[in-house]
Amino acid sequence: MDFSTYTAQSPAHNEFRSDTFTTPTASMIQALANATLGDAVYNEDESTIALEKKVADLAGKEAGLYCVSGTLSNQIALRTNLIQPPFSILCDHRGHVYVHEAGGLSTLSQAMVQPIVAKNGHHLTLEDDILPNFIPDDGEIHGAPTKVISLENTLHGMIFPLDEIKKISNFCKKNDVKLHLDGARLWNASVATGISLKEYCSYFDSVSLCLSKTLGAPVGSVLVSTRKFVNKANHFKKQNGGGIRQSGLLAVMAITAIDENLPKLQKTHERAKELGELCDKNGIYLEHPVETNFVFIDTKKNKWNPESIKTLAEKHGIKFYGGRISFHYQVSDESFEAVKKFVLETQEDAKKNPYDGGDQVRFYSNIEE
Ligand SMILES: Cc1ncc(COP(=O)(O)O)c(C=O)c1O
Ligand SMILES: C[C@@H](O)[C@H](N)C(=O)O
Repeated sequence: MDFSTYTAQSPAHNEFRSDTFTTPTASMIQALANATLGDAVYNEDESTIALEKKVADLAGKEAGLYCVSGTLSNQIALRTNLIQPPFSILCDHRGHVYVHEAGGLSTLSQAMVQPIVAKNGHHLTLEDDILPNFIPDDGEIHGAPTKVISLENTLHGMIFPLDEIKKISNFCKKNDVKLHLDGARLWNASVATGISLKEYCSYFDSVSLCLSKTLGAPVGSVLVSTRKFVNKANHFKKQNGGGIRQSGLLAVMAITAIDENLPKLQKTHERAKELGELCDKNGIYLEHPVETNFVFIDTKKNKWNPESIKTLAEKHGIKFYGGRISFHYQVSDESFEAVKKFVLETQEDAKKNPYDGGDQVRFYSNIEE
């Protein structure tokens, strides 16, 4: 077999839109030769079972459930945590479960959502954000009691402090509230802090861990929790068309991704930090501190012109939209140098012809209407 597609430079070498663009490697393709071919809907695929166990063990949980996406994993987790409506889900207003999962909280869970603006601009705190908005299940029939709190770590690349997670977890346990973590990039938080996945996950009832982003697997996430929870979540997975037949092929690539790419995350953080420092040095405003693999440029405050962004990104041969610069392990050295030039030149352009236009560049601006 000609592996040149997979041994040549990744198509994602100049990709800064997201770490979701990472592509399979030759080793992932070679792993296919050893994939089992059982029907995973009947829980008969050994490779899938091995992946679910691997991730559950890393997370210190009883069981794992392989899902085709983080969206599915999050949404069935939140639904499984909810029992008797009326109920609310409290989350950060920037949370993926609220902003980017197509309203699933309202359709699958039929939950009222409490999207909270974190007063500190970084992460939700029990005192400042949760307690003032918490709706107790006390028989008062005007409200929809808060029955799940959904956190995200990392959120926009920012790390959720462990001390605050502990406080929120203790509050949830005392008040019959479930705690879910969208841990799409918990891998990055763990690498950056040295806190194990097991420690992080121990404070949550359910955790969704993505394999298809920062780790570079082509597809999927694993939802981890108790065996009873995972069995019920699997019911919702099937209900929503998430049953996968021969998922062993995907599972072996995901196992390879974990083994080979987890050690590469630190370098993505170092590059993001270097770019963040370059921005600081050149008076380029950032929306958030750089704590892992994302640099959020405040395009509005810097008055970056969307047309200049497009032109200069093309000039430097990089792919970028919105204000987020996403680092992943397949970014080439050349593209790293190019993105630094792109940022400096776009800033210079903004000084000459500042843009005071409307909203920031759309996140998915390249979708054909
Ligand atoms: C924080 C976060 N959670 C969940 C998801 C959903 O993952 P997927 O795109 O696989 O549905 C994403 C998407 O990349 C994400 O960034
Ligand atoms: C946009 C969002 O769905 C995707 N998870 C990303 O971070 O690129």
